[in-house]
Amino acid sequence: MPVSIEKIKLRRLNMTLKDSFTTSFGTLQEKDFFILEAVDVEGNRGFGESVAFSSPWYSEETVETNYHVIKDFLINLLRGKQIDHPDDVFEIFRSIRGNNMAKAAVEGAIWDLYAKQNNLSLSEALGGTKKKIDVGISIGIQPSVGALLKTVDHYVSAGYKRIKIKIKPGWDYEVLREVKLTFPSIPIMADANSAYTLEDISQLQKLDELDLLMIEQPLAHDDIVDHSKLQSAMHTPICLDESIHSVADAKQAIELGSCKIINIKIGRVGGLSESKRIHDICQQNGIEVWCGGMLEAGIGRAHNIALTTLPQFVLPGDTAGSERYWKKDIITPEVVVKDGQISVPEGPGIGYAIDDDALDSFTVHKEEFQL
Ligand SMILES: O=C(O)CCC(=O)c1ccccc1C(=O)O
Ligand SMILES: [Mg+2]
Repeated sequence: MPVSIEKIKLRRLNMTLKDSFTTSFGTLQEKDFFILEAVDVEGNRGFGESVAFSSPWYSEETVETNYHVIKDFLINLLRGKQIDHPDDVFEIFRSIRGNNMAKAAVEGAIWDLYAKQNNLSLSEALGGTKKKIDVGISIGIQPSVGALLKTVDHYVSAGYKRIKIKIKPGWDYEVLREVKLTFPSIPIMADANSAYTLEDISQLQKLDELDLLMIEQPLAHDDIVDHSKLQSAMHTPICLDESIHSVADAKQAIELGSCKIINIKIGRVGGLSESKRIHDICQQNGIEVWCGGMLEAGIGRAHNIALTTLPQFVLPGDTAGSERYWKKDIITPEVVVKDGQISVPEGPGIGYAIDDDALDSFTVHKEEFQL
């Protein structure tokens, strides 16, 4: 049976992070983003979340470009199309270049609706098998090493399975060394968000002393070639984040030896279908994967959890519990981490109910599109 969609609802939300989050690019405190809802005549509701930020620092997409692309292109492309399976959506959107986060938000709502119409959990619909997933935490750049150690201590005590530290030139080797000395048994990794170039190679090679689990995206956001040079000059596994937008990018990175690990983010690669294909290519080539995060609210978080149940997600992801980000999340129950794991919900679709009062309270704009 085709996925029947009667209308698409779009909401713009504004939520405030409990703690600001600082990367090599700047500080985030507010999240302005879209929730897409695909509704059928029976009243099933499928939800997707767009992960673009307000400014184009992580990728070229923004909340405003999402709005334009979803409203003026993606929804129109769905009209009059038969969708036999959510995998068809990627093909339907193929005539639009890029704008992967906008595409993923709409596709995600259709995946959730499809799973609900077929009484499957989103994990089952994707072919996932795990009942529990391992999770780590990503810690932003802190005002001092003391503050960082205190934050790390908090999350190690809470049971998170690995700690990711954001780094930038001047906040790297010495800082990571302190963390390593203070917490010798917890796996530690670093994420540079493209803050280095090959000219920094000796500073990056010094990190090999620290036995890090990996270094994420040290070089340019659009680079695959220089990462290959760097990987051959250092032992620490390189993990690519920003550089991988598609199966084609993943294939090139694998062929060039640009990384040993890939962080899959649903939004960055244009949806769950492409995420699955990247997962499969990595599995065939012995590349380990884990699920990245974009400081999502509950709906995006639930999608990440479902994806992580696929077998090649062998490393803990960045999908932390709701309370790490929000005073109140938009799903119920909220995402809870216990002993560094999240129990995968078994109900239909994303498996979490929407807290409609919370959703309304964060909504700043609503629109509906009849299909
Ligand atoms: O906790 C999370 O959701 C992940 C945090 C994180 O590292 C991140 C947050 C925003 C944008 C990019 C990144 C990243 O992985 O590079
Ligand atoms: Mg990253």
